[in-house]
Amino acid sequence: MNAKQQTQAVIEVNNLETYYGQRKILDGMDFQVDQGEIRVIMGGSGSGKSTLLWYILGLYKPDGGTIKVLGQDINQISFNDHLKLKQNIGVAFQSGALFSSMSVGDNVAFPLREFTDLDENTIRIITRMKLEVVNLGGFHKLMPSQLSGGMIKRAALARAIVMDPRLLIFDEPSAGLDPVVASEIDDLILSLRDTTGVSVVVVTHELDSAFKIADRITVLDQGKNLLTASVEEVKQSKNKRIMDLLQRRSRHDKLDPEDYLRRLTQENYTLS
Ligand SMILES: Nc1ncnc2c1ncn2[C@@H]1O[C@H](COP(=O)(O)OP(=O)(O)OP(=O)(O)O)[C@@H](O)[C@H]1O
Repeated sequence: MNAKQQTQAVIEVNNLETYYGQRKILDGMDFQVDQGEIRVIMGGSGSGKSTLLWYILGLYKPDGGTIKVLGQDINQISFNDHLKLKQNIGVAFQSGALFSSMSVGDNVAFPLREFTDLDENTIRIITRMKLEVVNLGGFHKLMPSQLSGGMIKRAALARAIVMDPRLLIFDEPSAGLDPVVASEIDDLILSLRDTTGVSVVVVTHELDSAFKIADRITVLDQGKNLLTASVEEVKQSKNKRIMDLLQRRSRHDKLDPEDYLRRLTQENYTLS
């Protein structure tokens, strides 16, 4: 591999340490994502997944370590350079996906109106194109309250890509969706990466989703990067924490309604 072909890192987190108050949350975290890669972050509740994303987005200052995004140390660059950098990052978080008081079109157009000098006609064209990409063509006039859960997630995705970012960051993009709709979101993420070469970081608890879209999976445990590996390597891992993480979900999958009812009665649940 010559220098030109060498894979470029879009995120380089080294030895990151963060605290909430006195409590250490990320503890010597190393995390690197390559150009064009889809990286899934998994881990038990409270392992630090969302915290890692917030620090990568520069919402807090680290207590130790460095964070480079698209080649720039986000804690060393000027406010204006950071603002420019953020325009290359599309974000969709589980909560507050859309502004409820704005139409779908205005939601998607928001970053263009906020960060560019484009005229309204161009903004309208780009917005409609991005809504087409997520299969919401013609829905621009609706309000978020008129959309299904899956449509809201897709509209949030359209907003995340409206500035043609180099990096996409999603926190639980398919949480709360039924499996078919969740799988459509996965397909969208894959096709976005394949058509634009964008790098994607996804936090998810959904194993099916993780296994379908990830080039590599990073498993966090107690604020540390426990393992970064391919889907197959993660599936075959003999690490107890990772096996627990994978098995917890499969137990839910195999929940048998009759067994569940039996257990409820054994545990003396009463109906009020
Ligand atoms: N703003 C905050 N102030 C204090 N503690 C916080 C704050 N946000 C998160 N924490 C704590 O930091 C730890 C890591 O939280 P984080 O949300 O990053 O975990 P997570 O892996 O994303 O969990 P989950 O899967 O449940 O979303 C948790 O113990 C959480 O209680």
